[in-house]
Amino acid sequence: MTQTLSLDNLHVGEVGPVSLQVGPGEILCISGPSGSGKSRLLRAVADLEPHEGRVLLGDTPASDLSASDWRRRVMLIPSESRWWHDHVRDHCGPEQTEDLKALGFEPSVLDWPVSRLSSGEKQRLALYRALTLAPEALLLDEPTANLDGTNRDQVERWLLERIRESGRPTLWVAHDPEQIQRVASAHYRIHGHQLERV
Ligand SMILES: Nc1ncnc2c1ncn2[C@@H]1O[C@H](COP(=O)(O)OP(=O)(O)OP(=O)(O)O)[C@@H](O)[C@H]1O
Repeated sequence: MTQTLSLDNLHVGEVGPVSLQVGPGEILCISGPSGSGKSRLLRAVADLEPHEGRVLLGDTPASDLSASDWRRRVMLIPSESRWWHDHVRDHCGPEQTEDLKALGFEPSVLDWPVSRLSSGEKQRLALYRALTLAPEALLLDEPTANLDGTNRDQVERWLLERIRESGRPTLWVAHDPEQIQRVASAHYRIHGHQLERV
């Protein structure tokens, strides 16, 4: 199911009002100085941060669902992922061998203990994990921040393909202007307390 993600008069901390829509398969990039409120904004969309205003997926406001149902549909992938089970497989939905390969892993990675993962491996597997859980919208907080150039390109291409083919509306926090140019359907920047279209 492909739906529009809408932010309606959202206020988070000192940032707002933010009203915008992300259509199916669109990637809306958010940039801004360190500490300007990008991560808090994503967390508010995931209903993990106190805020005013509304967030809707299609016609359904977040307030109509339990927090866990909303977060399963509108999934935040933070820049530093949390891992609460011992093994990678226990975190993931049904195995997607092609996706693992596209991200540079053999299927055996699913049997690895989380404790052996590097920060870049964690970041790539957090994206894999999220997509195996079939969310309807994605909130990506600097999804390639811990990756070298080759891995960044690989992950970026994979994300673009998956987002386009699945039609998931996506908010993507990014710093790199070249990456924004490559992936964004629209680009907004936090300037002072406002989110401005670039
Ligand atoms: N729960 C909170 N209550 C009050 N202030 C907070 C809270 N959480 C974060 N902040 C502050 O809000 C500001 C924005 O934080 P946020 O993590 O959203 O920044 P950011 O734009 O994502 O920065 P970076 O690019 O460095 O990751 C920071 O000054 C931070 O200290």
